[in-house]
Amino acid sequence: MADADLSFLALCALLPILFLIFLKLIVRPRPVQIPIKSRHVFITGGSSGIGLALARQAATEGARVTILARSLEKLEEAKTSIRLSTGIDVAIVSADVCDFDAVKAAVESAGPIDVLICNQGVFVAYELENQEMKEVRDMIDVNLIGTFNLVKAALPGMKSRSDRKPVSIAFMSSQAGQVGIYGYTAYSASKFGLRGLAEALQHEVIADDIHVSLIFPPDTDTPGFVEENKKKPRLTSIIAGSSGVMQADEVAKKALNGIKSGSFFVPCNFEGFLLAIATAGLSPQRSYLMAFVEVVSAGVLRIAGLCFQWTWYGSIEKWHAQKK
Ligand SMILES: NC(=O)C1=CN([C@@H]2O[C@H](COP(=O)(O)OP(=O)(O)OC[C@H]3O[C@@H](n4cnc5c(N)ncnc54)[C@H](OP(=O)(O)O)[C@@H]3O)[C@@H](O)[C@H]2O)C=CC1
Ligand SMILES: CCCCCCCCCCCCCCCC(=O)[C@@H](N)CO
Repeated sequence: MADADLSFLALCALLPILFLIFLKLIVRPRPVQIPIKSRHVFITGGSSGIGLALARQAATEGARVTILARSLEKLEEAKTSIRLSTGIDVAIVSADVCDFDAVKAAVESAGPIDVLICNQGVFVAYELENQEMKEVRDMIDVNLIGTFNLVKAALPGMKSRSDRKPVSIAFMSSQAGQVGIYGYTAYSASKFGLRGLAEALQHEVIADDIHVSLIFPPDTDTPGFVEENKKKPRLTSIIAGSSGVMQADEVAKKALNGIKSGSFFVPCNFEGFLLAIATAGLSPQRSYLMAFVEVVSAGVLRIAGLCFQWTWYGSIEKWHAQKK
């Protein structure tokens, strides 16, 4: 009897170990490290908020940094603020990401890129019924089409680079790019679009040692967020509040670490970690440990997701009841 118990215990211990070994053998793409020291990091939307924090962080870590945005004045201000806080000079380039020719010229003037961070973004939260089609188009154009323009412009140079070290293309999504949220129809659509782009692009560029990352911040205290809050529907704030508010510097740190470790999904807080597992789907996964966590917690996290929807629909129902 004792022998049977022992062999049962041994089997219980062996199965997860065998499963981990199996995952280690099959996870793709293979693990990678992407150094940024002395390499060229090109950050769009780098004159404000998360982009500015990323530029400062990358410069501090020894990268050569270029930031792109439209307003030259804001770019100059960002450059000065980075110089004052770090003593390092970043390069600036003005272009609208919606204009392919301007983006191509900007990318060419900046020189070969090792890490492209497509971070520019616009967001105006409204119920679709109250949102102008111009705002809808703007979010799709800047957040999604603008990102296509950047990748199309930068890819040839990244593929033909002379040093054969691994390079990265990173996209700034949002937790609203993992789950649709009240007030974010257009914004969520633009950010969900980035996921399709990222997954398909990773298939296409893996042979060139180019690694794609998708970053998913929660609400983050930035000039854009302050502007958004002036007219955001109350329900949007309540639902997004499930994940709290982060500082731009914290998001930048998580984002850069995710990029350097070649992670495909880069969550920024604990709720983001849960969301990444709950929405893993068929996304690429380099880490066998994360793959293991995804498999064993899938059922429980589906239940957690259903509970979140239950509370969100509760808030929506309450809101409508009060309005009547
Ligand atoms: N703040 C938040 O709560 C969250 C933000 N995000 C995402 O993070 C990214 C950065 O957000 P955040 O730092 O808050 O934004 P900010 O509004 O603070 O900064 C936006 C940056 O993008 C630039 N930009 C905007 N439109 C264009 C354009 N057409 N061409 C080139 N550059 C442009 C702006 O410069 P200029 O206007 O001069 O062009 C600015 O540098 C966005 O993609 C956003 O969706 C994700 C989750 C949460
Ligand atoms: C299964 C486990 C679930 C875990 C919790 C889920 C919490 C979801 C909260 C979503 C928050 C969305 C914020 C969008 C921020 C943003 O992008 C805007 N500020 C515009 O920039």
